[in-house]
Amino acid sequence: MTFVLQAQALGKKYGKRWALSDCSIDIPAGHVVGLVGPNGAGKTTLLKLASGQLEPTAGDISVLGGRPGGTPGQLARVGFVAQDTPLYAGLTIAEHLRLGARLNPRWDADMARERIARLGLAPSRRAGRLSGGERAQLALTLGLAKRPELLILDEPVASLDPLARREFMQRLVEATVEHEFSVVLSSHLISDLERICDYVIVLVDSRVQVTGEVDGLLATHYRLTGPRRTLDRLPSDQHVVSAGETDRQSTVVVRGDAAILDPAWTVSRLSLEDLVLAYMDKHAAGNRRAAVEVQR
Ligand SMILES: Nc1ncnc2c1ncn2[C@@H]1O[C@H](COP(=O)(O)OP(=O)(O)OP(=O)(O)O)[C@@H](O)[C@H]1O
Repeated sequence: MTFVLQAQALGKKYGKRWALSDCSIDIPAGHVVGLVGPNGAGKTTLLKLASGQLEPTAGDISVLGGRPGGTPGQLARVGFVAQDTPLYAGLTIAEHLRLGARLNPRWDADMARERIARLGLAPSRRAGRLSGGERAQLALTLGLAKRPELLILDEPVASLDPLARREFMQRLVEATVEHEFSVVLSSHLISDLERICDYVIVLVDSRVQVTGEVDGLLATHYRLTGPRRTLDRLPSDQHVVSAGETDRQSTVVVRGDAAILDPAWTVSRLSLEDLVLAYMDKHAAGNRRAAVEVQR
């Protein structure tokens, strides 16, 4: 199997603080991977390690089988679009495309030109005068025209309105289908990721909480609701992800392969958003500890 990203006990420290700890992941090629987590979770740090802009403090990372940014050849295989869509405000779109052609050995000039035309952007317009959505599309075009095997996008839609976000995501998916490359993109907007990602990494407090193919994760996570204090009746092969209680009712998100046969529980499926929130919710983490106590 070809992996686009492999990390083993990867960690990054800024000063005394770990921004990313003990991160071990194996991401197969051919996926659109959503990297999701709250502010400060370590998403940008992981993406910068993957693009060779940062060196690990601990552990190992390899991208497309090589050291990130290790050689010019390796750099050419990975596209990176940073969080703040870095463009040169004084340069026109056409000048950005010329610069891209000069800097990237696999540059696809036709694709870049066609994409800009399809977006209805005049090549003579300066980047500094474009709207947030147009800037994001130009930055995406530069990333795509590099013809990378892996495209890394750090919060590419953060500044866009819902329509522009949808259009951006649609065009990204179209490009992955047309040119067959892998994508890792971070976002806070789970509903956007839900539409296009088939693989997810949930990062909270500098640690990977869960990772895997979306279909597989949704097939093994359930929400259970039942009368209060029934947590001790969960089968031991169910891992409690989060648990909450009201006066009358307990709600638990569990991970497990075995069917829940206990009629005290009503079992329902989760959306990706439910699943991610269950792992992200700090209160849930507190409750999880409490729930584990109850089970002992
Ligand atoms: N250059 C730096 N120097 C010191 N601390 C940093 C630096 N960059 C990031 N950090 C810290 O590392 C942690 C992880 O930051 P990172 O930017 O990776 O998180 P993030 O998940 O991308 O956050 P956001 O969603 O807000 O962009 C945060 O606590 C942040 O303050």
